[in-house]
Amino acid sequence: MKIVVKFGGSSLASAEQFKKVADIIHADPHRRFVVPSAPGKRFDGDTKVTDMLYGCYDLAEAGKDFDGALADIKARYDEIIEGLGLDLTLDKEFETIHEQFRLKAGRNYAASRGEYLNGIVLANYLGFEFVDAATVIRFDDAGNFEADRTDLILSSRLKDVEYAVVPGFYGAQDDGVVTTFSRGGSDITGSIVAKAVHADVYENWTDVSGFLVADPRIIKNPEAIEAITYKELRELSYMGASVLHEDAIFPVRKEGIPINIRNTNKPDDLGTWIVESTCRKPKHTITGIAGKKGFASINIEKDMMNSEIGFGRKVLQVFEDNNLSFEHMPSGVDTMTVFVHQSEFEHKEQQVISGIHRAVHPDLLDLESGLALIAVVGRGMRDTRGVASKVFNALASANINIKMIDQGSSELNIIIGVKEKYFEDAIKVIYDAFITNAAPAK
Ligand SMILES: Nc1ncnc2c1ncn2[C@@H]1O[C@H](COP(=O)(O)OP(=O)(O)O)[C@@H](O)[C@H]1O
Ligand SMILES: N[C@@H](CC(=O)OP(=O)(O)O)C(=O)O
Repeated sequence: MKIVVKFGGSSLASAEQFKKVADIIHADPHRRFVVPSAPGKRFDGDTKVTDMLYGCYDLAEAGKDFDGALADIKARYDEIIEGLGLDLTLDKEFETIHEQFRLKAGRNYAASRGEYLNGIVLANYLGFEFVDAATVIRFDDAGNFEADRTDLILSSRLKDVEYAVVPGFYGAQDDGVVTTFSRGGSDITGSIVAKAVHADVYENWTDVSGFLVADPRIIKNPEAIEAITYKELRELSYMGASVLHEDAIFPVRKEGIPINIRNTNKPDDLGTWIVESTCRKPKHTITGIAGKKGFASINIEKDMMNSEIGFGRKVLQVFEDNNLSFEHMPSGVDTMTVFVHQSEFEHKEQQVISGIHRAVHPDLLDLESGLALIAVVGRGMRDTRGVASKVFNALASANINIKMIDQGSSELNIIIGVKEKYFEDAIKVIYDAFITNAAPAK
């Protein structure tokens, strides 16, 4: 039995948190491979070490004095080392980092040091081997992750290792240039390590007792989900449920390794099981709700649009020509709407508008910004009638106007578009309709 454990920044923010982490690891000798993030926030309003590193490097890159900012980062680690009573100093590592910042080694290198240093401290504290992720996680020259090569290198490196710490979030190209995943990417490293060592379980330890039905910053004390499929989870994390990085599913999914989301502060809670498939009947019709703000829609109208063969393709070609991906595209007989990320679209909007005019000569074209998309996800929806009408009724009774509703053909999710100002309220009323006021299961 092999367990890979990833601890997020919130679990490693202070010496006190490190102690909880060590207790968890020592409680089960099968917890053999540990993937730490950089120290996160110790309290509301605190700054994650990764953000401190970005800020410090920006000063260095601008040719400004960064000594003070780097000293603040070192102080975070020294506080942890001292609190744990370790005979360890990071003086040498910080000298190297100072020199590399002066030489403008890059933002990725800068950000990666958070996990690198935390890995050294954690390995020392646990008495585990430290395996620098730069030696085992491979990126190509363009900065894309190389899954197959990494799997070969990592599995052979860890083959005869009993207990190891592999820092999350970064790796390197063949020439040694350090590269990172996107923010929250230590979750991906954990998944890659789990695949490479053929783990039985990938435990992802955080500061909540599992994947919750909705974002706890919007819903007070939401229920935790007992079991969720990879597919459902992918929909929810893509739509903003940030507890697990949206790409962390792929490596373990290939091997059918379950992920168990756990709470470092409440280690006895069972957390959430993320599995390929399950016979367990979901407790509610819906498994989870997630959403994101920051969308814009392009509404196109033209009489007889439906009979014009190639209309949709021509419209989408304009988005492709402008290197824009689209999020959703609901359509009616004479209308078609394309949802895009507002931040990507804004500076290209006029090219897109003129492109659509030239391509399909619409009767009317207008834009709407400041939209939010909400995903209501659940494998139980397929066998239940009236899910969409329940969503409609909940929103209508709260006077929330629905801009768009789109049900995927898998019947695994319903996407709803609303004005951003209704985002939080919309999630609350949907949560109440399906969870708080749910009829007891028969
Ligand atoms: N559906 C959800 N379930 C659980 N947590 C969620 C959900 N949506 C958003 N979150 C947020 O995700 C946070 C955990 O993710 P993250 O901050 O990346 O943790 P870590 O520091 O452990 O990596 C929670 O504290 C919570 O605020
Ligand atoms: N430290 C990196 C990577 C990471 O995964 O962190 P966390 O596990 O705290 O979300 C970040 O802040 O993005």
